[in-house]
Amino acid sequence: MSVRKPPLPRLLLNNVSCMRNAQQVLSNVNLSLHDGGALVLTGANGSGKSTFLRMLAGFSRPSAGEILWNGHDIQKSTIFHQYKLQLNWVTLKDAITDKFTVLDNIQWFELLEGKHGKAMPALEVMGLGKLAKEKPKVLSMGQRKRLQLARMLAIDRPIWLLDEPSVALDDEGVKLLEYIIAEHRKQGGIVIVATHLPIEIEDSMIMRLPPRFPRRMTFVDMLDRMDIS
Ligand SMILES: Nc1ncnc2c1ncn2[C@@H]1O[C@H](COP(=O)(O)OP(=O)(O)OP(=O)(O)O)[C@@H](O)[C@H]1O
Repeated sequence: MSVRKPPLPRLLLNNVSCMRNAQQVLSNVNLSLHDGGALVLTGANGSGKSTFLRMLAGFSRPSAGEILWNGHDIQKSTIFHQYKLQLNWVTLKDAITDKFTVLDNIQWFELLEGKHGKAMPALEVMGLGKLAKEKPKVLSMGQRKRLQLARMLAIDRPIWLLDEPSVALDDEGVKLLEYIIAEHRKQGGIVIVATHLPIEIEDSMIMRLPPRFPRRMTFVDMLDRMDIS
């Protein structure tokens, strides 16, 4: 009888730690995510939620441990180039330009990706269809957030890293966000959300990061950083 190996997790964090500003922010995180999986990161201000997402996006390197995508370390440059094309990162900085129309703000990114045709349907889903030809300066904060989410839908990458995605959204907007997350997961997508606001994501893992209290760096910390043993 042949025994089938369980599939590799799409994303695996092995004992990952991360420093920021010379201080330990994340310690020994172990986590695995398969296709269709979801993780919700919660915790007080400054506990490290954004740092966690930055690390997954490759903007901060783990100070210890490894992040594996399909079993490969994302720090290797050949892997990182492929891995970053899997990511869609939504942050509080919306990267929306007022020079373009609402529609062009999505189509420009579609063009960069060599994709087309999903911008208008994505705007419709997010309730912005009637504003497609307007300039973003007429949008409210919540509508700008909807535009960001519409762009994420149109670009259509498998791993979503969402930093406070429901900020500025009204109740209907939050429901839409929950809906697009659920649909994305049905297609096998992975969603990681950092938030301090309530969000309903079925069968998601929840990781509550402990509060952090910044302190001055000591001489021992400096030696630690220099890895002198
Ligand atoms: N730009 C930065 N440069 C250096 N250190 C930073 C920077 N941003 C945050 N930090 C440090 O990293 C720690 C974790 O911050 P992070 O932004 O990851 O927390 P967070 O949980 O996302 O907070 P919030 O809920 O306020 O968004 C902070 O306590 C701070 O000390």
